[in-house]
Amino acid sequence: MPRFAANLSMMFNEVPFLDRFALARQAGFEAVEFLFPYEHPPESIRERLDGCGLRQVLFNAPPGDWAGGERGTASLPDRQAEFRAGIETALRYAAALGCPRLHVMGGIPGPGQSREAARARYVANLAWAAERCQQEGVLVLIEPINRHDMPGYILGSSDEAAAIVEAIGPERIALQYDLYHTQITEGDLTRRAERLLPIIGHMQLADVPHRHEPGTGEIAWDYVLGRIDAMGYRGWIGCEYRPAGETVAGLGWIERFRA
Ligand SMILES: O=C(O)C(=O)[C@@H](O)CO
Ligand SMILES: [Mg+2]
Repeated sequence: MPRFAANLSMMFNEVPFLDRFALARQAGFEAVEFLFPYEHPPESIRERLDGCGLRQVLFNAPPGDWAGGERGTASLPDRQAEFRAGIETALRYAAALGCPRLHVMGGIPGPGQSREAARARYVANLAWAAERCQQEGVLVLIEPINRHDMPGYILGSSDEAAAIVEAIGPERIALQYDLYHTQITEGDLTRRAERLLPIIGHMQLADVPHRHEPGTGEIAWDYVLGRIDAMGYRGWIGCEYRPAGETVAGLGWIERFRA
């Protein structure tokens, strides 16, 4: 059955970030992911992972000015030096945390910017990052994000993502298949997953439309997770949802899917 990782940016928000690791372990998770670790020294995070016997399976590269609305810098003009420095910072964290995957966000080009030029920059920056990360044993991931949550985000569909993976090389860059975004944007969740399986490096889930836990929305999870298992996906599925209530109280859904 699928292997689930707790997303500590969204789950266990009842306690401060560094205290979420222990709660995730107590709730039965063996692995965690989160968006950005950069407010904490890597050693402090490593200590929490080791202290509870958890694995770190994913985090994000620095996204630019997140509070100011930026969602990555890879497609933005005049940001290459910052982008590359961010990848180096992320690699230091990846080494310290023993994390083999890095989600690199592409950004939201401004209204006056050419989409073609932004896309060319995005692909060139990703190619550099993928090669640099491969040298350190880290796989770069890209994720199409739905237009309601992130209007104007550079990567909107799984076919666009597949073309980029193909162009850069599936040995160094892969698709982060987030069932929540995919359901909103494209649907056809299981056939699409089966077709894209060779280039999927990580999955994430949340129900639609409210991004809460499975069972709170429109996705038929028994069918979808059963098919994902049957088609041979053996990677992690990050629980990237905002619990509808208290995190542990909302974890009942997971029991029937745990191996
Ligand atoms: O929002 C998501 O979905 C993610 O996976 C994040 O890494 C980016 O916002
Ligand atoms: Mg996601």
